[in-house]
Amino acid sequence: MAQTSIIIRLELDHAQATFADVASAISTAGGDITSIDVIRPGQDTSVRDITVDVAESAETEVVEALRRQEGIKLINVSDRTFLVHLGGKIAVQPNMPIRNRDDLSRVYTPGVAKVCTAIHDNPNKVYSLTIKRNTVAVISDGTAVLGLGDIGPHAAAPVMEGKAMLFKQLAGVDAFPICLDTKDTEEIIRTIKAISPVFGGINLEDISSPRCFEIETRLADELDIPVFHDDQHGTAVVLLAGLLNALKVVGKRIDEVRVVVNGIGAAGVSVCKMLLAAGVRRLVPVDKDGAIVRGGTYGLPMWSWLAEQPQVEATAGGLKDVLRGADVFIGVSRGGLLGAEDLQTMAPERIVFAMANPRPEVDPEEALPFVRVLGTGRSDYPNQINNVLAFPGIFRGALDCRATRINEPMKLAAARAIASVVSESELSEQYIIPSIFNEQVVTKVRHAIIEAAILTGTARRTPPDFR
Ligand SMILES: NC(=O)C1=CN([C@@H]2O[C@H](COP(=O)(O)OP(=O)(O)OC[C@H]3O[C@@H](n4cnc5c(N)ncnc54)[C@H](O)[C@@H]3O)[C@@H](O)[C@H]2O)C=CC1
Ligand SMILES: CC(=O)C(=O)O
Ligand SMILES: [Mg+2]
Repeated sequence: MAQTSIIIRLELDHAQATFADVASAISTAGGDITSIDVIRPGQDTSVRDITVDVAESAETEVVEALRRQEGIKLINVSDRTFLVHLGGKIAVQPNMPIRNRDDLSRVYTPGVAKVCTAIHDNPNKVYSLTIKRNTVAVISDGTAVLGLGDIGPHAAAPVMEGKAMLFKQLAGVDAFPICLDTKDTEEIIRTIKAISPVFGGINLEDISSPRCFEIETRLADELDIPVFHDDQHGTAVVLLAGLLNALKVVGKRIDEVRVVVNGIGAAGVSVCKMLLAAGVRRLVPVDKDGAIVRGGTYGLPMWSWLAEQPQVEATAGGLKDVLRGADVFIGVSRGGLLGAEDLQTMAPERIVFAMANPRPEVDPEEALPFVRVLGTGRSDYPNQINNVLAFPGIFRGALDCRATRINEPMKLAAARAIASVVSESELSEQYIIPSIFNEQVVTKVRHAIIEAAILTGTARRTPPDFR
């Protein structure tokens, strides 16, 4: 159940109510008091901030229970999630103070002109003399934000700011949130190309399919900096990391298992490609109208591509039909599609990654007794498959070696690096994927990305620790 934390500022009239009344009202309504701050003490009345943890569904009940109490006046109720967003979550900071005219004339005009000329004479110097070497643009058009859908560019901004925070905290990358007020593929491509000179990489985020495929492919081909659609490839990289470890837990090989992927959109297409690159030989992609089969004809180019792959099965059927006998189920579609009875038709020692957010394809509580390994996109169950494990280290590595693109071998290397953070002795059904706070994740992913970039010829620079 999703929890939230609220801060309630209230005034207590001591003649009519005690703090025990407050505590009892909150706890009866389902809230847990986690802290109390006295804002204004007093003989007759006092003002306090009460922080309460509560299930999202019971938030109104807690507030209403207090409102009903004699002697308690509610002054304000603030949600802590909203509080951390006040004024935005990131800022730009100068690397040095401008203390006097001398400093000013160096960081700005006239001194800066010399630097501009040097870059004009040798464009490569943009990497050493500007922020380009450490910057990533996190760009969305707001059309597929988390599981919320097309909520527009303004509403997408908090997610992009959040990604920028994660880039900085986890990998030291300076990322800028950019939300575009257009859904037009050509205009998005043109705009991103036009703003690209100052960036070392482009992280596309929450752009709906199938437009996301063309936008990414065109930009990757037309720009000389890496372009990465996080929802496609970040998800696929982390999923593969989880699958590699889950297969060790159940003692099966990747080239033997039969894998059903449900939802062949942005995430699903990339997941299928990664699975094929990693050696899966029996793949069943499924979308709303059933399995995408070998030899079939489809309107979407990515589906047609899948239908040409020899590893894709030729047998048609709905999800429940093709799930029979599968070793692995991967859901990147929508919530509530399967029940325990469906999972029981799978092969023994089954692996289920139900990743639709916020509601997985199968209720985790219902699934747990019937699967050997369960993964979801959520943080309230073990084995959270989330792209935040991938993008910080991937871009850290790509920026450090000035990679021109992020290719399949680099993504595969990143997946193996994430998987390797969980040692053989730590590996279990409950622990197939490391935590995002595990510092080894970014270090190992960065290393793997640079190594693969050098090997595949996309690196334009060898970082000092690789010489
Ligand atoms: N855990 C994670 O890190 C991530 C999870 N996701 C989740 O995966 C889901 C899909 O995300 P995207 O690929 O970005 O969306 P998308 O809209 O590009 O693709 C969804 C696909 O699922 C298909 N679909 C819908 N209902 C279906 C059904 N009943 N059976 C089979 N297919 C069905 C759609 O036709 C579409 O092709 C969302 O719930 C999203 O929250 C996405 C990215 C990362
Ligand atoms: C995790 C993420 O990027 C998404 O759900 O869109
Ligand atoms: Mg996303």
